[in-house]
Amino acid sequence: MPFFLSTSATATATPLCPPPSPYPSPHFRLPSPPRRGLAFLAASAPQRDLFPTPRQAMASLATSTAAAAAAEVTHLSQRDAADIDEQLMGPLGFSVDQLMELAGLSVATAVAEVYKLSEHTRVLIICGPGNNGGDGLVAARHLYHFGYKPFVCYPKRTAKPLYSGLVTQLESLAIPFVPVEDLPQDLSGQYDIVIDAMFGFSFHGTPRPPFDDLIQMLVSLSVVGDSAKRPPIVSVDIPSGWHVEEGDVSGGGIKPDMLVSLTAPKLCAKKFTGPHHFLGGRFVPPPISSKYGLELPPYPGTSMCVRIGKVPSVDISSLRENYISPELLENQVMPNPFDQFRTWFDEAVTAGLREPNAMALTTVNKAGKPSSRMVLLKGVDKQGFVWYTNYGSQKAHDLSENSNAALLFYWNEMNRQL
Ligand SMILES: NC(=O)C1=CN([C@@H]2O[C@H](COP(=O)(O)OP(=O)(O)OC[C@H]3O[C@@H](n4cnc5c(N)ncnc54)[C@H](OP(=O)(O)O)[C@@H]3O)[C@@H](O)[C@H]2O)[C@@H](O)CC1
Ligand SMILES: [K+]
Repeated sequence: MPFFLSTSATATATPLCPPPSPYPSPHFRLPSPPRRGLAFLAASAPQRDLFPTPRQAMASLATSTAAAAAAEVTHLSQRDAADIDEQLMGPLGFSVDQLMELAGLSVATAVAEVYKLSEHTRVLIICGPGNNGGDGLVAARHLYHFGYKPFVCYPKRTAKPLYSGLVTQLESLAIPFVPVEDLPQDLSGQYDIVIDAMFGFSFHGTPRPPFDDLIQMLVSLSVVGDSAKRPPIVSVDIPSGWHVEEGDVSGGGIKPDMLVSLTAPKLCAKKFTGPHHFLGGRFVPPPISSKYGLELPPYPGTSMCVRIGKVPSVDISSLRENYISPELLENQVMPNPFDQFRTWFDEAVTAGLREPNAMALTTVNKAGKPSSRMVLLKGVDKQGFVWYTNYGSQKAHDLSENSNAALLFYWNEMNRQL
């Protein structure tokens, strides 16, 4: 049955058409809306529920998470990682530029997924001389376009057109290149994230200058007790200085908070104990997967990265968002809340928000027990707001017993609710 929201403080719901059901045609009335609020509802004609039940949704989420965690993920030896690299860029027809672009984009998207821009703006990317460093240069560019403020430390530049091109691209964005000697000994005060793109799967031996000191800088950063007071460290493919297969052999190496494995995790990733392990490099073709028997988690939707393993439990009290929208003053809103709704709704649609017509509907049964559920708005006009439910649903029962109800639209990306 479609339900209306009425503009009038004493609105009585009118069915859109006579209800073809044994249930009575409900009339609903809501209390007067607050000046800038929109509050009202009413009802008629049967329809299916548009959202899965919370139980169904939870079950499906739990299944996919458990499946990803349960599946054995392949870890590559150094030899296999190099072989795969050669095959991709040989018989399989890829160029290094292409793979590096996708790898760096994966790193940037994984970083953005975990470390929100509102909390972490300044990103230091430390780049090494090889392709791992190239991934860092690409990630810096994408992070810039995502709104972050990258700084690049690139002490051993490689004189190849691929790398000089990446440097030129960053310079055209006015991204600062910071000489090693200008880095503060304690990086905490100046950066909100540090990306370690020094060495990847071709690392061998012990780090040579200046990377030995840079790695020590990250080691001292990672031993600061309170992780909330220091920038997180994100390692690209391998925590630099770790043995590619054995991991942090001495125990005195970098302890990254996040590892973004590329193509497939290397053996050392089994020793990674940080909270965020992601896989990136969404370009592995079936000939590689089957030849190396790769078991990798599927990438969700169009994402360039996927989390490996469990999602860490979060301290709910620490979750916060810095709202940066300008304040909303009484004289900036329209006198008619429905006009205001229409303006904001159109803006939400234009901004490309996902399901801007999703709204929380709260009904109350005759015993006074409230119940909320997400439903989809199907229309709005001078008479009110319309959505559908069926006559047997809990919402219909509640509304037939108690005409009080409330609607809430929440457009997070626009910092608006109504
Ligand atoms: N499909 C894929 O596989 C893809 C891979 N991609 C990325 O490529 C990465 C592998 O890149 P890579 O082979 O260029 O090696 P990498 O680890 O960056 O370093 C080599 C440089 O480090 C140097 N170096 C070594 N040891 C050192 C030491 N102890 N101390 C000092 N320097 C040392 C070494 O110098 P050398 O010892 O040879 O003189 C050389 O200059 C991989 O991990 C991933 O991030 C993506 O871009 C795309 C898809
Ligand atoms: K690295």
